[in-house]
Amino acid sequence: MAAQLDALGASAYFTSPNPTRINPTKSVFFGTKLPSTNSTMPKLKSLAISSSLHIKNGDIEVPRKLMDDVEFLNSTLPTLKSEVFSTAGDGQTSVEINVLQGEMLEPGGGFPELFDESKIIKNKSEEIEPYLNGRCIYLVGMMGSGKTTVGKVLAEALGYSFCDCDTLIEETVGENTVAEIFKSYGESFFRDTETEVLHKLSMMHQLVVSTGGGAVIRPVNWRHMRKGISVWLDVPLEALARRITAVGTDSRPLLHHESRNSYSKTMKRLSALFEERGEAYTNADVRVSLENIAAKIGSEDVCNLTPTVIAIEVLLQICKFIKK
Ligand SMILES: Nc1ncnc2c1ncn2[C@@H]1O[C@H](COP(=O)(O)OP(=O)(O)O)[C@@H](O)[C@H]1O
Ligand SMILES: O=C(O)C1=C[C@@H](OP(=O)(O)O)[C@@H](O)[C@H](O)C1
Repeated sequence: MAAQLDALGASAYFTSPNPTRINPTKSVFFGTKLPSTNSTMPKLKSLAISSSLHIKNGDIEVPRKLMDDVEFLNSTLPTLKSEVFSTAGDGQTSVEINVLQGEMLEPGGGFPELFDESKIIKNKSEEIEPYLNGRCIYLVGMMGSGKTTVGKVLAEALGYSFCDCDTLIEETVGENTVAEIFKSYGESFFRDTETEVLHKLSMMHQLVVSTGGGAVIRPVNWRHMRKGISVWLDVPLEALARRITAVGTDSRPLLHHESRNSYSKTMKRLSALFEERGEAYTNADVRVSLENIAAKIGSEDVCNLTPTVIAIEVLLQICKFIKK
């Protein structure tokens, strides 16, 4: 099903490659300037333009937030139909107007239909990779925030190696699991080994590193992570508790409990930990908020966000950080 879309613009000013795919749930406008009076304007909810376009605000305010949406929307915008109308026939100076008709979202969000995730992540990685100069990317965030899952996707896209700190700690200590290390040697021994591992990693290049949720609490760890770019995966606690309840708490000693009502216990424990650590996460160079991604692409639940969509946002935010 398709929806009529308010989208027009002067094609002469389109940048290459032209945007050819439009999201019908958002009105999209392409062009060099926003006309101050236009019947489509009251319906205009979102803007997809390319960065090289010159925007004259006229009567229309273009909030910064909207501008931030641009890169994402511009990447892949499904369009059912595109037609160009020209005023040349009327003997006027030629102005071409593009009217685009978008495709409807699949029920439940339909990211794969709307965004060609694999293409976007490939393009974005290729664009960013030269600017990284081999710097490692450190993913920080609470337990269950997706550091490992998203980290693997990111590493693959960038042609980097993926490293999991917990695994390296297990290898260093010679114990099978983090839970066993906590049990046999205690948390402070675990933290010392974590720092040792981060120190070693800080001398390496082209790695995406999934750190443990508590790595942010020691300032010395930040000194190591500053050698690369740190990214905080900011996930609502409810989503973390749901994910962790689904897989169980056996591998996460700080959350482990033998309770049947594991969601509420996990939620309580996560809230207490976040209370202690929330501020430390803000030390990261870049914050990737799942709530912001969901709002950006019109998804109601952060649980619908695929690891690739999150990895794309990581790349976008790193790009902004590098350009600063
Ligand atoms: N975007 C996602 N969508 C659905 N499930 C996810 C997503 N990211 C992570 N998960 C799941 O949540 C759990 C915790 O993820 P993980 O990557 O191990 O987190 P972390 O390394 O931060 O502790 C895993 O079971 C994983 O499959
Ligand atoms: O938050 C924490 O203090 C911890 C998080 C765990 O890693 P994940 O964040 O990968 O679960 C692991 O390092 C250890 O259980 C301690």
